[in-house]
Amino acid sequence: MALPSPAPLLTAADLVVGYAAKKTPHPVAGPLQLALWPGELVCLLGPNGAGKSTLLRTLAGLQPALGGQLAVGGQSLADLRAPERARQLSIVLTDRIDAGNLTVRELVRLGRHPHTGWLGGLSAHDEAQVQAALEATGTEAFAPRPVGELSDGERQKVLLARALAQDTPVVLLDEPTAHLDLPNRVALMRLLHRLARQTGKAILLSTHELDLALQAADRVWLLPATGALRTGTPEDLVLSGDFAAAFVHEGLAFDAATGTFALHAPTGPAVQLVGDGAAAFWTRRALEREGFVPTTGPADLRVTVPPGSPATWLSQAAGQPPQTHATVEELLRALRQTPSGQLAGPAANNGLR
Ligand SMILES: Nc1ncnc2c1ncn2[C@@H]1O[C@H](COP(=O)(O)OP(=O)(O)OP(=O)(O)O)[C@@H](O)[C@H]1O
Repeated sequence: MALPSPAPLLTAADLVVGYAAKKTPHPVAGPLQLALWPGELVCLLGPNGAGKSTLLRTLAGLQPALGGQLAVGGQSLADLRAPERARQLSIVLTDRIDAGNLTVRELVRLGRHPHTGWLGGLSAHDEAQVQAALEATGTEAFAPRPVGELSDGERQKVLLARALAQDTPVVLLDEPTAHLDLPNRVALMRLLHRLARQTGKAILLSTHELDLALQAADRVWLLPATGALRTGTPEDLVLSGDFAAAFVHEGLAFDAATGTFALHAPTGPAVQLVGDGAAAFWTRRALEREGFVPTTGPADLRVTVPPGSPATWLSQAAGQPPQTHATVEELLRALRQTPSGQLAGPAANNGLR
């Protein structure tokens, strides 16, 4: 017998988000058909100004929709009173907060208030939720410190802890990785993915970390500057070309084969690159930066990265004996001195945009 499919935690039908000035609506995005399902991490991606923050604020009921219907937990968002809404969804925005003299633990405790009421004391269960949120976000170490003394990245993690302590089925996060260093960004995405899986929450976050989002998201909501929002697994959106189309920018091309945006335009002489593994990968990057076009087919220049550690490199220009190099730096120096290499150099490097 097939298991009953779960109901979505949040749905939007024909949702139009935007602003109204002097009663004239200025739509930013829509009409949107959206659903957030239990247990999924969804990344909202799109270029600057596409409307990601506007959409998140609208989903949280912080600004009115210009049109359409929005439901959370099966109930129209417009019909929910503030405390009930705060039990259904939490949101962390990018705005700076004024936490007065509150300590980190006190701020995270505020996340429990939708469950207790403003005058209600925290039960042992509430305190356990606060503690779990502090531990999950790695903020327990500075729990006694005033929030005002924290770095931007520390404060960002504390606000996430408050949202987690709120323990809502839907969690909305606007650029939660913005102030974090790379290891913390990776750790945060991993934490959110695990949380979604383990707790059945639906977590929707906006981010400009395209690479991380493509790795971590169960689904992507792709909001282009113009045109319709697309949803799907990251892989489907990359393979369909929708991802590249959403971020098309003055000739900057998304390479679906490597999942990266090309920093260097391929303009210089070809180099046959033989080898695989990490050394070959980083050799390719160095060759591209230098203005060469690495290929697998034959070319006047050949670079071989034999297997083994530490890495060594062999280079050979047509009609010349091979040379051995101990570092990428030595390899590049030798390549620059070949007739083809003279063509690469700074001129071809103008491809760097
Ligand atoms: N309070 C406001 N009143 C009117 N227009 C606004 C307001 N806030 C934002 N906008 C406009 O709405 C559009 C979408 O802005 P929004 O901040 O939602 O984009 P975003 O995708 O989150 O951008 P970014 O990636 O740069 O953060 C932009 O054109 C912006 O100028």
